[in-house]
Amino acid sequence: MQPLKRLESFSGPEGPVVLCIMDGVGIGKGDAGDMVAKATKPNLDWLKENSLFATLKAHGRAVGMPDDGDMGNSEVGHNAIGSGRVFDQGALLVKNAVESGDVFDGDVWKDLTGSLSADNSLHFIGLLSDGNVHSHINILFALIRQAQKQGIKKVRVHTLLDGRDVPPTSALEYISSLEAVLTEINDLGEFDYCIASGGGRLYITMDRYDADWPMIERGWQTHVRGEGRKFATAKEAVETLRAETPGVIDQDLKEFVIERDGTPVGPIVDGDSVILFNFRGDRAIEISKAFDDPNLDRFDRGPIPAIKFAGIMQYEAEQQIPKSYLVSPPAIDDVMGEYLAVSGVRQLAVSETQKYGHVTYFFNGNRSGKFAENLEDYVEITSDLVPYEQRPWMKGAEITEVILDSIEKDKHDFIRVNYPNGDMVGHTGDLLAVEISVETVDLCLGRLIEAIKAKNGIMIVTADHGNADEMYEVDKEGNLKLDSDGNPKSKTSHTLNPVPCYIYDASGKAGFKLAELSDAGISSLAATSIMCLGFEPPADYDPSLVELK
Ligand SMILES: O=C(O)[C@@H](CO)OP(=O)(O)O
Ligand SMILES: [Mn+2]
Ligand SMILES: [Mn+2]
Repeated sequence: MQPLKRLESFSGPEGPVVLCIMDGVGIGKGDAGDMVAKATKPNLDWLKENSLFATLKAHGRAVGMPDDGDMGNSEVGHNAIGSGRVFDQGALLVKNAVESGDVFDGDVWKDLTGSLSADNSLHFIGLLSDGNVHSHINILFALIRQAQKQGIKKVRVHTLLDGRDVPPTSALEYISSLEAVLTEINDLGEFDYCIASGGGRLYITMDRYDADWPMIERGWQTHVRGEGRKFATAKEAVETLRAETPGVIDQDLKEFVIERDGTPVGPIVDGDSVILFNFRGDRAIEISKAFDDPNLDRFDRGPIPAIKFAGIMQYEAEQQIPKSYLVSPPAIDDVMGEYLAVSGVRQLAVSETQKYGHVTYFFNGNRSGKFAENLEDYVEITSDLVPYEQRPWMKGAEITEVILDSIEKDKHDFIRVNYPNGDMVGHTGDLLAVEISVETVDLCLGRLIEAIKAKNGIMIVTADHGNADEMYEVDKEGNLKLDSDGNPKSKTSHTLNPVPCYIYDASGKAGFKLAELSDAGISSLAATSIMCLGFEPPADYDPSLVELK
C-alpha cells in the first residue's frame, strides 16, 4: 500500500481530527418516541449552527445489507465508516449462499452432516429472530430443511431469544414458527427434530469483547451439558419465566433446558455436529472459542465433547475463529486505519468495553490487531456490568478524558471514538434513561469542542445507525402502535433513520464546503476524515462529503 498524497492547498489542521461516532443517535421524526429530539443538547445545537452539516444513509444497501428494509447496525456501520466503501455483508452473503445451495455443496457442510451416526444429533445454536443483525430465522429454516432432505434423523435447536433487534417481547412468535417447521418434519415419521435449550441473548452465550465470560459459561452449561431450569417446551419456558418476572424483556430471560421423561433432550455429546448460525462476529467469537479452542481458560468447560463445530461464517480471519465455517466473510481490505498508518498518521481509537471492538475490530474491517504498533493507541475503558438504564451516562466522562489528554498533549493526529450511550441505553427501551444517554453524549461533546477550539483541530460528529431516535414502534403509516392497554409500544431495536454529520473546523483554515452529493451514506466518512487530515482520499473510496472551495 502506498502512503496517501497530501492535498495541495491544505496540509491538515494544527490540532487533531476527531471522529466522534455517537452510536445509535440517528435523525428521527421529532415524534413522541424521538428521544434525540427530546433531549436537551446545547452542544449539538451549537454544532448545527457552526459546522457543515450533512444527513447520511446508514441502513439497507447503503451499508451492504440485503435490502433497504434492513436497519443498520454497528458491524456494517463501522465497516463502512472505517473502510470508506460498501461491501456486501454477512447477512447478504449467507442469504445468497443458502438460496443458491452453494453452502450445502461445500466441504464443511458435507463433513458436519455426512459423518453423523443415526444416534447423533446435528445442533444449531443461534439468535432466533428475523432481525438480520446477527442472524435470520429463514437461514435456520433452510439449514433444518436441508438436514431433513439429507435424512439426518436428529436435529436439536438451541434458541437465543432476541427482543433487541426485533420487538422486546416477540420471542413466542419466532418459537411458534420454528415449532411449526419442526412438527412438519417430525410428522413425516422418521425424524426427531426439536428445541433443546435456550435463553435471552443478554443472559447466555452472546457476550462480546470479553465483557462477561460468565455469560458464555452459562450458555455452555445450558446448550452443551443440558444443565439449567427444565421445561417441557420452549413456549412453557418463556411463559413461566415472563410470569415470574413481570416486565422482563426477551433478551434478559434466563436459561431453559427442554426435557423429555426427566432427561434433557439435547445435550451436546461425542460424535455430534454443531453449527452456530449467527453470521455477525462480535457476539459469536467467545462461544466459538469455547467450542474450538483447546487452550481456553476463561472457565472450566469440564470434559469437552468430541464434536465437529462450524460457524455459518468466519468471525475473525487472522485468528481463524472459528476454524471451520460455511460462508466466507466479506473481504474488507485497504481500510482507512491502514492508509493512515502507512502515511505516518498517529492514531487513537477509544471507547468502553461494549463498543471497544467497534472502533478497532469492526472499524478495521473485522481485524483485531493494529497496523502500526508505534503509531496507534487503542484504549478500552472497562464498561460497568449493569443494566444500562440504571447508568445511562456509562463511561462517557472517562472516554472523553482520554481524548482531552491526547488533544492537550498533542499525542495523536487522528482520534476516533465511539460513545455507546444512545445505542446501549436505546436497547433497554427505557425512555427517560435514553434521553439522559443522549444528553450525556452532548455534554461530552461540549468538552471536546472546547479542546478542539483551543488547538485548532477539526471535529466530525456522526453516528453508525439510529436507535434513540425512535423509541416507540410505529406502523407503516408512521402511527404509534399501541399495546392492549392503549399505551405506545416501546421499541428496543435500531432504526431505518438517517444519521447526522457535523464537520466543525475550528480555525476555518481548511476552506471546505459541502460537496454536492445525493444519497451519501456513512461510507463517505472515511474519505471525509482523510481530507480533513490534509490528504487525498484513495480513488476507490466513496466520495468525501467536503471539497475544497
Ligand atoms: O447489541 C448488539 O449486538 C447490536 C444489536 O443486535 O447492537 P450494535 O449493532 O449497536 O452493536
Ligand atoms: Mn451501533
Ligand atoms: Mn445497537
